[in-house]
Amino acid sequence: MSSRMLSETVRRHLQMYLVLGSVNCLAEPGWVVQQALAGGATMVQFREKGRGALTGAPRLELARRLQDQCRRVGVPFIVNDDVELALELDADGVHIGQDDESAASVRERIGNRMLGVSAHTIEEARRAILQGADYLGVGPIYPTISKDDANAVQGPIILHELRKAGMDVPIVGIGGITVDRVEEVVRAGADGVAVISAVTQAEQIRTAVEEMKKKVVLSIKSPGVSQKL
Ligand SMILES: Cc1ncc(COP(=O)(O)OP(=O)(O)O)c(N)n1
Ligand SMILES: Cc1nc(C(=O)O)sc1CCOP(=O)(O)O
Ligand SMILES: [Mg+2]
Repeated sequence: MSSRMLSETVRRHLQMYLVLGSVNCLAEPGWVVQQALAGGATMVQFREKGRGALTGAPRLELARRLQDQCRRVGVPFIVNDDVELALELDADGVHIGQDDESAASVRERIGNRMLGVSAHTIEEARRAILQGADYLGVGPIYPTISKDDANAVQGPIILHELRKAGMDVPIVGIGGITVDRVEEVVRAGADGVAVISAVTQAEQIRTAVEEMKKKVVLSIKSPGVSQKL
């Protein structure tokens, strides 16, 4: 992507955001991504971390392969944490957290590529926006099995609080989100859902993505309390 994207475009990319690495997958990651794309995933994040994660050449090879799959269908490919890798791949963006390089520094390094920043409080959210975040990842909304060092569970109320504080930035909820929880997350103020296990561990990946995305779209059309304020 060559120019800074409009937030409405970013919002659409956040609707059904798949986050994954090889350690999360029951099946071969390329197959998981292929099925998720077929089901309508709107963005993919390469997050190759945790016990047993690939390193070096195999990690780079997997990233290239998944990126290529996304490119073929015009779905943005985001790299988690690793700005070097994102630049080497010419990825569409980078996602960083509060313990990673600062958002301001990453923004300088990645130019107009998409920048996602994790935020857990209104203060973190404000700072991230000032430093150039295109979207916020907010969580964990529910208990998660996919991140050992996750913060305390926040509940959907954090999304409502961010909106109530006047934040109109694109926001994706993350952490323990399943198909049954999508509506609650979007109605609380998220533009979409970011998921690992609900997709990577699903028996029918394509169907799982289709169902979650459908719920996001329906919930956006019938907004909850936050959007009416
Ligand atoms: C969309 C999205 N939101 C939040 C995160 C978490 O980022 P971070 O806090 O840096 O933790 P790690 O993922 O790096 O372990 C994310 N990756 N994606
Ligand atoms: C990568 C990540 N970040 C989180 C945060 O709270 O910032 S929770 C999380 C893991 C999300 O995986 P699952 O959908 O399996 O719960
Ligand atoms: Mg990180």
